[in-house]
Amino acid sequence: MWRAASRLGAAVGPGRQPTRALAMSPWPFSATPRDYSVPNESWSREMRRLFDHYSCLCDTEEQQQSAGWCKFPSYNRSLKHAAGGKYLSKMVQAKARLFTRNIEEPGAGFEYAVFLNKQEKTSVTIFQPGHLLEGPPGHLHGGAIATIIDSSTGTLAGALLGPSMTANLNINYRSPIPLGNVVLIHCKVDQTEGRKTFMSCQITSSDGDKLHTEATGLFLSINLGRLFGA
Ligand SMILES: CCCCCCCC(=O)SCCNC(=O)CCNC(=O)[C@H](O)C(C)(C)COP(=O)(O)OP(=O)(O)OC[C@H]1O[C@@H](n2cnc3c(N)ncnc32)[C@H](O)[C@@H]1OP(=O)(O)O
Repeated sequence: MWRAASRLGAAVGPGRQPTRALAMSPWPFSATPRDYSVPNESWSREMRRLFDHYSCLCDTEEQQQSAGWCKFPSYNRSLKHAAGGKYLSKMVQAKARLFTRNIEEPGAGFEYAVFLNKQEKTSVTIFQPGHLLEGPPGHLHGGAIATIIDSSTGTLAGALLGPSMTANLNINYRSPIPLGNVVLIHCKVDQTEGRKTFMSCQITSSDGDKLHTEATGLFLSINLGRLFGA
């Protein structure tokens, strides 16, 4: 299934923006800030091709109905953009930023965009790892791989469940990921039991031919107030 999804369709032009980005955030904050998951000058041709491909699947209402894809926006901090509400007064650490969006230089860190298919309970992240994420020479750090897996599965969990946290993550590193190489992170929900959602995930090369990483994760839906000591 992963492979088929990555090979669908054709590119339609550089930097195409999906017209049907997900409108509703699972978090109780208004969000009109900069969306980091759009093409910038650091994106390779392959990254743009994949972005265009998945954006096309999000394009129209009809396609949404039949295919169910939408792009999930990505900000550098959810709380920063809170419009109000009971948690606003508890905002602390104003300088805090989302781990994956805190490197200013385009292309140096995590360049990625998450596309969700709510009907199928799946997601695909297109990911171009930058030079500041090095582990083994020329290759992606295992912790950075865990981070993008956690972010991808966490985004899918959040979109489906609302506020939730990673309780468990198991990762098998199968083959190293060269820095700069675009990879696909395919996530799916395997099972839901009450507050628990079990996910699995694979990282493959952009053509789907090479398996880099496999992971499973458990997410628990939470009462957001608990994070703030409520
Ligand atoms: C937009 C960007 C998206 C980024 C997403 C990133 C997501 C993250 O990284 S979150 C940060 C990392 N995660 C954390 O820090 C979580 C720390 N842990 C916790 O806060 C808590 O342990 C938490 C919330 C996971 C669970 O606590 P709590 O809600 O009290 O649940 P608890 O009552 O202990 O357990 C509920 C059920 O889950 C099971 N469970 C809990 N933890 C685990 C675990 N690690 N493994 C297996 N089962 C577990 C329990 O056994 C229990 O099962 P059952 O109901 O069958 O008896």
